[in-house]
Amino acid sequence: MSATPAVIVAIDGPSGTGKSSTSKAVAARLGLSYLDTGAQYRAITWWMLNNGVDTADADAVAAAAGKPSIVSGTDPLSPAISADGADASGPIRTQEVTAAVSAVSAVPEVRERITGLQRTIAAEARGGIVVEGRDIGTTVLPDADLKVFLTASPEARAARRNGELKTADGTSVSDLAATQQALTARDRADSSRKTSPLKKADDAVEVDTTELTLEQVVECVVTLVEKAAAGKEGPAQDREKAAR
Ligand SMILES: Nc1ncnc2c1ncn2[C@@H]1O[C@H](COP(=O)(O)OP(=O)(O)OP(=O)(O)O)[C@@H](O)[C@H]1O
Ligand SMILES: Nc1ccn([C@H]2C[C@H](O)[C@@H](COP(=O)(O)O)O2)c(=O)n1
Repeated sequence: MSATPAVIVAIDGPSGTGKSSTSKAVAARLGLSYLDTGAQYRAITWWMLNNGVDTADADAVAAAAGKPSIVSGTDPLSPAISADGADASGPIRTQEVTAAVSAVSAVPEVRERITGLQRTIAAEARGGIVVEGRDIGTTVLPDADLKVFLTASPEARAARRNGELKTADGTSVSDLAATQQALTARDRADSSRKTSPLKKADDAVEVDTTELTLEQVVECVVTLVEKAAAGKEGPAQDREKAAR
């Protein structure tokens, strides 16, 4: 049996602040499961685009919300996501999905469906889990053992995103101003929707990653998780430690 109590960690924040990279690395370091909730919203959006649902029509999206089966893997070393059995991990990162996902994820029927899946996955992760998204600390898992809210300046986030898009000769393919504009437009949509908007939970620890390397952010969050885990230790863990 593990000596570290199972912890539930919620990592939220706007796009490009490093939620996925940090969450995967922290989960892998500490032997926790990992859930990318943005990938779930992207997968249902991809399914709708492929199945003739007009993603700008909230009624059509609501009517289709219960139809696809969305299955997420929880291994931080090989994150997986499928929609109706089809591997969605590549196609969910296309521009077409990115442009439509904020509208789809604002529909209450979609949120209810995906939030249910997220809570089930977290409850089944017996060894603990890192769940990243926009509303994990506020709505999905309000009793999480640790809530972290990552931020970074729009300039830093756009530069990080641009760094991901390279041509074969290594030059950047998209213009920085356009990337920053797209990021801030998505933040605005995600923060202003009525149901479960992007928001820092009152009891979340805010980490500004603008001037930090990814390794520094991971180190910082690992320390926070270890403190939260130590705070959860009870008599059973004390007895186990004493016996060692
Ligand atoms: N502290 C950092 N310093 C520099 N680059 C970083 C840092 N954190 C993450 N990155 C890089 O920034 C890019 C975006 O990171 P990541 O995908 O983890 O962000 P995110 O918050 O999950 O974004 P989204 O919500 O859009 O999925 C990646 O290329 C990642 O390697
Ligand atoms: N908990 C979440 C996670 C994601 N979303 C929506 C809003 C995002 O723009 C979109 C894609 O997320 P990303 O992959 O960029 O992290 O999904 C949400 O509403 N709630």
